[in-house]
Amino acid sequence: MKHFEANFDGLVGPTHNYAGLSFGNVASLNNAAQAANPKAAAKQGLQKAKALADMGMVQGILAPQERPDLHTLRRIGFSGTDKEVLQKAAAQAPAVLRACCSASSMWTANAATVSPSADTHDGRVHFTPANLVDKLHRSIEPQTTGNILKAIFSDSRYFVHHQHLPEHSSFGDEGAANHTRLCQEYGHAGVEVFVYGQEATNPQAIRPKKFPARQTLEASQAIARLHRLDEDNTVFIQQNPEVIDQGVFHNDVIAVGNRNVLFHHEQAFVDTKAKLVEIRAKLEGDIHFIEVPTAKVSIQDAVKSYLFNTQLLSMSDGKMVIIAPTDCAENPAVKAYLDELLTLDTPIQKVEYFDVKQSMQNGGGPACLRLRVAMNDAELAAINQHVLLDDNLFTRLNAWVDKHYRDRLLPADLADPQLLVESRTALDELTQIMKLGSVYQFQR
Ligand SMILES: N=C(N)NCCC[C@H](NC(=O)CCC(=O)O)C(=O)O
Repeated sequence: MKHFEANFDGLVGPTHNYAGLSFGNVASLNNAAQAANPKAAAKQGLQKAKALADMGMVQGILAPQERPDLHTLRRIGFSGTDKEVLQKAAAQAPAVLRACCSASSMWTANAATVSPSADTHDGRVHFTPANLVDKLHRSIEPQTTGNILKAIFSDSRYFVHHQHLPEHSSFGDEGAANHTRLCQEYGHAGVEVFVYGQEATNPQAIRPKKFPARQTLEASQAIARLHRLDEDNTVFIQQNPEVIDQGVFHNDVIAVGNRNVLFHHEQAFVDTKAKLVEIRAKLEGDIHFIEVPTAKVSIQDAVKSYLFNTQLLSMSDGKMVIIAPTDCAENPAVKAYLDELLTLDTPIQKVEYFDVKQSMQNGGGPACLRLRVAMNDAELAAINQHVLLDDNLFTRLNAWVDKHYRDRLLPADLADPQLLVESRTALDELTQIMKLGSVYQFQR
């Protein structure tokens, strides 16, 4: 039986725009109200995903969510025809309308936390959609995320789906963006590392002063319980609150792991030394901690370039490749670091750069765009095969984007009823292409 890591990338939806919705995410705030190009955004994402498929990785695609989210607008009291709902929301609650139009489900690292069957007591793959309660525009994602995941990983012999955690700040959960699995081989039991921003129920605990800590210890512990992990294969680490205050709003902006490598910034964690010792004790065998010093890459450069929001992947020869945004190549300090890294004696032997600037301008790098699922052959055979990216799906999705997407979108365009029609037409067709069934509210 073969074991491997599959990556499921979020397809950028037709309403991709820059609305400045994410306080604490520097790029989102800096690019607010710029013109976005949804067509280019979707194609950049597909290009990256296809390149990975061509490298021999198992690569899937997750459908975008229904936006504008008329269901939420009606739930908060806007009524009438769809057009009237949009017009009233634009006039009376423009910020809420913007939140209900975000294409943020593209960042599937925040879709869910996934524990592979090798780690769980019942030998099944466990999924918990993230509740994303810290941001209004993201808090409306989990229900549909769960529907989409269930439509793909439907076989209950292999897959277990949990409800998202209670919708309260004590259980703020941002999914796999704060979760890394380390292991020797994908099929061996690994150590699941949960990085949290704050301990919500302990007023004495340290926390950031300026920006929100979106992930709580309480949420991470709940996920570990639900996924039936135990103490021997979990480690909980607090993210350094000082870096959250400098724009590191998720752990995947400051650290990334794959198999027996943890690539992280010197300032990423609280209590780093003791936590790395704990990981070493729980994960038997060889382990590489690649720590990037501030003297070589400042926090500011890490946040700007997204050096750590890279995908660290194992190639068929067992060596590792970093999938980086072109922003890393454009940042002299980061480029120099990556060039040097390739000369060192570590499993990382290659860096590939991809232009995902449309997503980057909202604070989403290559690693934000994907949800990792470590699987085996039998599990892969049990999923909906129509979401796996091959030449045929790539061609069909590009043609679908060309047919339905705009190449310019401003926040002011979000109330345009025609955009709603375009989005629904596109998504309806997509569910047929990917054989998803009726996952959207407007189809029910
Ligand atoms: N690091 C990971 N895993 N994900 C990145 C998510 C970016 C996303 N940006 C936004 O939601 C901006 C939307 C806007 O401003 O229009 C967020 O902050 O939640």
